[in-house]
Amino acid sequence: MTDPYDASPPLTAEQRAVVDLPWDTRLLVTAGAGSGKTHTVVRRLDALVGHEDPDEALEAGEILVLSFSRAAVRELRDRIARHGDRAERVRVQTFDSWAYQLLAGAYPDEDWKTHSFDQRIRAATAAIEKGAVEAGQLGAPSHVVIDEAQDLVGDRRELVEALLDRFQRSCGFTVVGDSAQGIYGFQIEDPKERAKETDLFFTWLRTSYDDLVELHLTENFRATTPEARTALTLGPRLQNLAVSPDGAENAAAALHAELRERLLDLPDLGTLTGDFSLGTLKAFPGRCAILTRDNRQALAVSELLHEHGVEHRLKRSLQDRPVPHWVAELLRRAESLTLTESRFLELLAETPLPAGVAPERCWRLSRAATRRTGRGQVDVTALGRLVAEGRFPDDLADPETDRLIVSTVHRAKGLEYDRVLLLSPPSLDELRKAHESLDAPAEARSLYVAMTRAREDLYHVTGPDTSRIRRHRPTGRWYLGGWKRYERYGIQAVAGDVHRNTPPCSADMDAATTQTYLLEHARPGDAVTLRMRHPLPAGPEQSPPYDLFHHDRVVGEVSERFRRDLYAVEKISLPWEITWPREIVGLRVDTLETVAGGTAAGTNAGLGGNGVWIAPRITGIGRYRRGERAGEEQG
Ligand SMILES: Nc1ncnc2c1ncn2[C@@H]1O[C@H](COP(=O)(O)OP(=O)(O)OP(=O)(O)O)[C@@H](O)[C@H]1O
Repeated sequence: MTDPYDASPPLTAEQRAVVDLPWDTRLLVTAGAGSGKTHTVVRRLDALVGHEDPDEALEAGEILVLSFSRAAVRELRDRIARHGDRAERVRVQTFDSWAYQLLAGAYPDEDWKTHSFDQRIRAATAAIEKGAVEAGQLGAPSHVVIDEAQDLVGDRRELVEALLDRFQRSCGFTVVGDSAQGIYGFQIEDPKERAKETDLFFTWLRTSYDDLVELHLTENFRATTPEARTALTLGPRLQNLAVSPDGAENAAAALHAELRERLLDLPDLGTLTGDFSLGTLKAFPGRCAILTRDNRQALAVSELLHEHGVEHRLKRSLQDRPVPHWVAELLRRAESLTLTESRFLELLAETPLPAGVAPERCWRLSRAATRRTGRGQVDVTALGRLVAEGRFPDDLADPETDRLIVSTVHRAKGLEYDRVLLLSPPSLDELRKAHESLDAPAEARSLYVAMTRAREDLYHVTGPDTSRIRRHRPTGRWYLGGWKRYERYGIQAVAGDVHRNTPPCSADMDAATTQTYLLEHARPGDAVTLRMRHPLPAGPEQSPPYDLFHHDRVVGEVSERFRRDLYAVEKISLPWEITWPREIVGLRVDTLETVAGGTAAGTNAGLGGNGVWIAPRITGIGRYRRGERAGEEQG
């Protein structure tokens, strides 16, 4: 008989002890970076579903895995596919999408789309307490799994506590985490409250469950070189920060200094745009990440790399959840209300797909997501409804296969790369000069997370000057400023900046031709330009409309939100007369996504009645051109 785990790393005795515990165990696994926590979770899921004793085995539907981001869900799904085929049908969801699904089932008359993420999490916590989980379609879970539990703070922590409390008699759990990697404390605004949140969930588990089993994983498997192991020995001290005898602040400052010193002792690649750095970035065949402390740096690095022709992807915010473009194309061409497997696969075979998208997997997961469909079919309308209601399954997101990514440390949590380049970190004293309130333990943990993402190479590199990239607090956007307070030279593009209510089209291309053009010609990373259509504002407190150009084709227009934000960023003061930029250049295609607008709009545009179509999502920081001559007012 062939071993199903032949291609999977063998479990160590410590990992096996975690995997083999019965389903009703309440288990906390703490471990350092790269110790195989996620790997062990995957194998545990497989063991829970595939237990030899049928009385001990759980149905896949009885297990609920909650995670932080789509990327993490996707990562877990990929690993399940590689190392644990029996767990294929286990539900793996982000906290947000699980909460949304729970609320949509319990209170179908409320429009949950209009509530913020945090409001939905709080509403879901209240719904759990009122019995919505057991009353829902999927019923009460028998086992809950949570990875990266160190980042469970505030509202999400309370949601999980409510869930475990509710089913304390009937539900086992596997909670996995590493206190040294807690970097999401900033979600709690009040610094005092934030300090209290450190390890609060772990403490809650330890005090709430007399029968809690606590296991540790001590070996590191990720780092294969001394460089990649640089930070590891400091993990235990970081884990104990909350209980440091000389106070967390002082201990964290010392740890940050030590981590920084060790990093700066490693090979220095010089400046990012030096020949050596660019050469290695272009030639390296493995997966590489450039990690930055904040978004400002990530935007600047991405812009520089584009200028130097280095292909890469700027990593999205963890809550960004674009629906893959193949969904719109599938629905547009379906020609019937249901699709059989062969028709589904035939249509996908005719659609250009990003690398790593496996059509059979899309079929399987689409069927699972549109559960009420008849045997062997996918209900096209139900799939469209999932997009319209913002409930498209997390695990159907496109895989992130890019060779080079630029990401903040926060967005790279839980991930690993063959090579990591870290922007040379400033000292805490230098950071204090630039930031009013600085959270030293969070800075130390963040540096530790960054330094432990590498499998082989870890370098530091001098980052670009970011002094002109400023935050516009009311809108949350980054913009390019100048020496004078009123100077504005560019603005950041974010998800939702391309109009979605009607399908993109123009005088030159109708909606159907634009869809085909996008599919055949627009690729992630392509440069796009926003060009003012006319100088009249589209409404009060809005900019004029801008069309989105890909080469010389119009492929969309900006959304009302973009126009409002551009107005807000440009309106320096009440009497200020705005000179609108004629063009905004240097933005990029992030991805092609499926968006939902009105069904009438889709039908009128000849795209069928599903109300979904493809639109480009744009990213990056765009530069204004105000004058007639190209290059004028580049700042
Ligand atoms: N027993 C093992 N033998 C060999 N390799 C292993 C073993 N367990 C895990 N690995 C490998 O080690 C790497 C790190 O594992 P994993 O990502 O699960 O760690 P983690 O503890 O979740 O990491 P982190 O907390 O730093 O994100 C992976 O490439 C995984 O395949």
